[in-house]
Amino acid sequence: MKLRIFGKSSESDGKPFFTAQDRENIAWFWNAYLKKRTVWLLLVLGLILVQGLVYQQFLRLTESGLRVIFDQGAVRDLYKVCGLVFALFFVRGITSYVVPRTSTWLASGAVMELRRDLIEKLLVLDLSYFERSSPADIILRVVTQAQQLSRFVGQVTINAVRDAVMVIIVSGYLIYKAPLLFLTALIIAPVILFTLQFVSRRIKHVQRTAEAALGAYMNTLEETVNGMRTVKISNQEEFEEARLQATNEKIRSLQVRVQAAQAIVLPAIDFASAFAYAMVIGFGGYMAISPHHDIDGAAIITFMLGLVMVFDPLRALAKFFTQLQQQLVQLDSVHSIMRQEPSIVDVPDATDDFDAAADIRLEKVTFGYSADQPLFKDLDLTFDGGKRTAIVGATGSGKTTVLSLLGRLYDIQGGAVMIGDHNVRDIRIATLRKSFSVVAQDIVIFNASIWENIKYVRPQSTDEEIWAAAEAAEIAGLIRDRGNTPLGPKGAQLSGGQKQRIAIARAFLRSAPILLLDEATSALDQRTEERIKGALNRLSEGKTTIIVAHRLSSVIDADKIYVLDQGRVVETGTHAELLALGGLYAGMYTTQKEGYR
Ligand SMILES: Nc1ncnc2c1ncn2[C@@H]1O[C@H](COP(=O)(O)OP(=O)(O)OP(=O)(O)O)[C@@H](O)[C@H]1O
Repeated sequence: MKLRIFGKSSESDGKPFFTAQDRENIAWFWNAYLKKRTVWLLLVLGLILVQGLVYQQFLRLTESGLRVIFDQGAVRDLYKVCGLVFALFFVRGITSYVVPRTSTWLASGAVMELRRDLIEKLLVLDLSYFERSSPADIILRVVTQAQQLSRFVGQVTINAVRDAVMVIIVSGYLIYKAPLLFLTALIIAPVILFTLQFVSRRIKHVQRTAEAALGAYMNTLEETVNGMRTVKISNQEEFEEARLQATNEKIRSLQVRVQAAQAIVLPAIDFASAFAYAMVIGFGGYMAISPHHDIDGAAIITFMLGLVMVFDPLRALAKFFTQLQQQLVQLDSVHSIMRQEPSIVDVPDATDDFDAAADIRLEKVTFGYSADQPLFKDLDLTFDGGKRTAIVGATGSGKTTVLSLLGRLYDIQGGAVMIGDHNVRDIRIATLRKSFSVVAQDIVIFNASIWENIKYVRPQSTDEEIWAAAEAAEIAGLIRDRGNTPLGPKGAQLSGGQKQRIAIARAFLRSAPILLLDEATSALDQRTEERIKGALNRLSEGKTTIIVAHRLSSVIDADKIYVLDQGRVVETGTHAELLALGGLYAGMYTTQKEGYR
């Protein structure tokens, strides 16, 4: 869609300065982060008022000084005026130091809390949220936009309050001194209002698109950097460069458009104020000359000076207003994370008391990642407590999904997942998940040492326990070789099999009553697999173990094997029974065996 700044745009027309959503966002930010700092904010406001009064007093003293000069009064009075002006600006100097320091401290504190809340929120949101949102977009909100919010609240807004106070106080003084002249100067008010309204709608619209473009840019960059191996091997550097450059240019063009909209505000105000100055000089001069008005030259000069003191902050306020429109878009973006509600939460009377060693049953489970495409319909599965059950089947048949449902990574749409007598929905999520040790396909390795990576799943473990887990997973040798060297982002400096062994070591260390092995040994060479299988068998002893594997050699000794096909159980039995059945499993096994010959 082509964006227009100066032309009409259907999206931007007819919206007020502050939409209902803007008001809700501001109220949220105020209530959550600023209200508790009211006392400090009042202190800052008090200091700002002092600054405004300094200017008002400066005007008053200037007028007295000018009168001393014009009326050829006593020089002593002039010294007095000079002394007072100096004292006034000394006070202003002190407040000019204290105000920004205090306000930045307040705003950075508020935004630190905001970031903490954002992280807290992100950690409770459903997994499905992260499958919809790009990491770059989340980083943009939590890091960049939150930081800009801090600067905006701590510096830009405080300056705007100072400017507004100055405009009000000095205008009040000017009204008091010469109401008619002030009325003449007010002629510019409609021009300013019209200009502001004209640009604010456009700024919001373009800013929203600019934020989206920036998110897309970061996302593409993240994909390119993460996928550098694929980019290089497929010779796609030029394509990636073009893709990034296209978004880069779009961001630039949007920034120029925002600036273009902002840029018309200041000339409009300058033009209007020039008109006001001319009117005041003309009309004021006439009043000074005319015998019908008791206004003299000193009063006119002071009034003009006052007008300069009003117009300068007024310019700054108009600029602030355009920045505010940009910031409102970012505030909405940040608030939108806080508005997300997790659907997988503890029920009010969730229990910690359940038997994790009991049978696990899926009873008539209906589930789909999207409501209109159910993967499972009335699926029944039983994993006997303390026994080893395997799930096999073609890719995409739903094996990993079954494991995800046990720990409530997704909630089912019908039926029940039971552990013993307890529906998993009635168990406190943290307690439920503590009962699982998982070796999954998507192994998350942090940029820390192997040791730290293993310890992650049970930070309170002793060194002996970690060594024992590492020995069992055949990774202890690598720990000795690598020492404390970090493993690179996402464990980039490890082979697939080494990552898998870290995952297995974690399962040993955690040693929870339910063990989920999803392609746990698929990346290992056969000899290592054989050795680790022995250790895994010992680990799984007495635990409810569920094994998902394509390599059927890893499930031969399971107590029961389910064969899944497109979300349905098509065969059940032990390895021998399934072979005897001569169905899908037998076919898969024969094919694999032939493949090894
Ligand atoms: N997070 C998700 N969002 C949407 N669809 C998903 C998601 N995860 C899996 N799917 C889809 O659900 C189906 C089952 O996926 P699942 O990962 O459970 O299969 P699987 O049997 O474990 O496959 P594989 O053997 O390849 O690991 C697939 O069609 C897959 O595309």
